[in-house]
Amino acid sequence: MPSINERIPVSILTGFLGAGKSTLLNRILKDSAMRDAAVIINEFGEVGIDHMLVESSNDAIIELADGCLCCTVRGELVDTLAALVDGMQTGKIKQVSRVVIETTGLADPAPVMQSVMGHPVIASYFDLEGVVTVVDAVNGLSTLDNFPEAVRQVAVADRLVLSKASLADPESLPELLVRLATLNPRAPIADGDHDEAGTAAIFANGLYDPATKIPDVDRWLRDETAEPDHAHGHHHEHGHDHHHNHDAHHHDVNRHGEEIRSYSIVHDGPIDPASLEMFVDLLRSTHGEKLLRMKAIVRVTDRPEQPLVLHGVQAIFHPPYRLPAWPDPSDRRTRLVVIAKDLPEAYVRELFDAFTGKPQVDRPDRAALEDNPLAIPGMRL
Ligand SMILES: Nc1nc2c(ncn2[C@@H]2O[C@H](COP(=O)(O)OP(=O)(O)OP(=O)(O)O)[C@@H](O)[C@H]2O)c(=O)[nH]1
Repeated sequence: MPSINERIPVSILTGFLGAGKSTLLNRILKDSAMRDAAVIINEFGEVGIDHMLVESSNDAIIELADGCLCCTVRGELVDTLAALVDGMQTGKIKQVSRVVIETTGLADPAPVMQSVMGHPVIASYFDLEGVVTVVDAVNGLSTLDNFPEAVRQVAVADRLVLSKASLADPESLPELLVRLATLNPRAPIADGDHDEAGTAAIFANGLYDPATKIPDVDRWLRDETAEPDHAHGHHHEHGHDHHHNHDAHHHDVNRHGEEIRSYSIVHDGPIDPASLEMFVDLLRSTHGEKLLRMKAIVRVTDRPEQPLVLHGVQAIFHPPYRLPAWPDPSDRRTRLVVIAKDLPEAYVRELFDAFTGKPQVDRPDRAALEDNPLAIPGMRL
């Protein structure tokens, strides 16, 4: 029977919503040193989009959707790692050289790390080698001010990668760098625009050592050991039922504050690009500050076979791009995932329906919305 030759290094790739984790991972996966790596992607949102956007010839991409790795699907992570060991031992899976776990942008990395370091069986096969945290140079400072998850992600890192530096105001950069150095004096900061950031070497950080981090980090990790399941266990029932599993969603929300919600919209027919643009513009102009993340893969009327990919990260909307083809040709529906703070799902849904022409009784029509986007019942500012 084949056996596992040596302990497998595990790296955690984290960073706040939209910081650029998947973009960096896509670059790294092109490095031949990543050929035998297994990648575990976790996504916050009922409909998974990320796995469609990770371009890889690597078969070992495992998606843990519908729930956040640091809470609901944490048990699934342990199960996945255990299944990987089992597969290698029985010869069903070829020897994996390393594992990369991409967390959701809202993940608190401590419980994810604890799953690897604190589990007696998992820890005997895997070594936590490093935490790489992507920091968005444009939104970084305000994100650190507003989201404790982002602070923890930076504080636990072995290495920080600064993304989007070319988009950022150069005058704000020194302040961000000082902030990062205060939160994590030992982590080297790589410039994401440089080629070296996009290679497997970014994960070569030596064994994870909480002693090199600020004292809080050690405490966070110990907190996680003391109470491994938090108050909201039940991980195992949350499978891959993307559309109806609202229970998982509630657990996430508990951990991340009542006001942060993730919802998704799935739409069948092709969408007129001008309507799409208006929908996005209205959403952004009326509630941009509440929108933490929007990701969409859209079937548009012009070139419906080349889906349009949209990425909004807080107030910034990155230039949309086309994929050469649908990642899964059997499912060419538009999918939109929104993660927002204090923005009711009904508002976004109705705005979307108004622009995509889904007839609704007693709903504001598109013309009325263009005149007054706040005309949706229940949404007054
Ligand atoms: N200009 C520029 N854009 C970037 C860079 N990194 C990421 N982006 C863009 O930022 C958007 C979000 O990037 P993703 O890689 O999807 O971010 P993510 O952290 O994986 O997002 P979540 O999984 O939602 O948390 C995309 O439109 C990217 O093209 C960068 O270094 N420079």
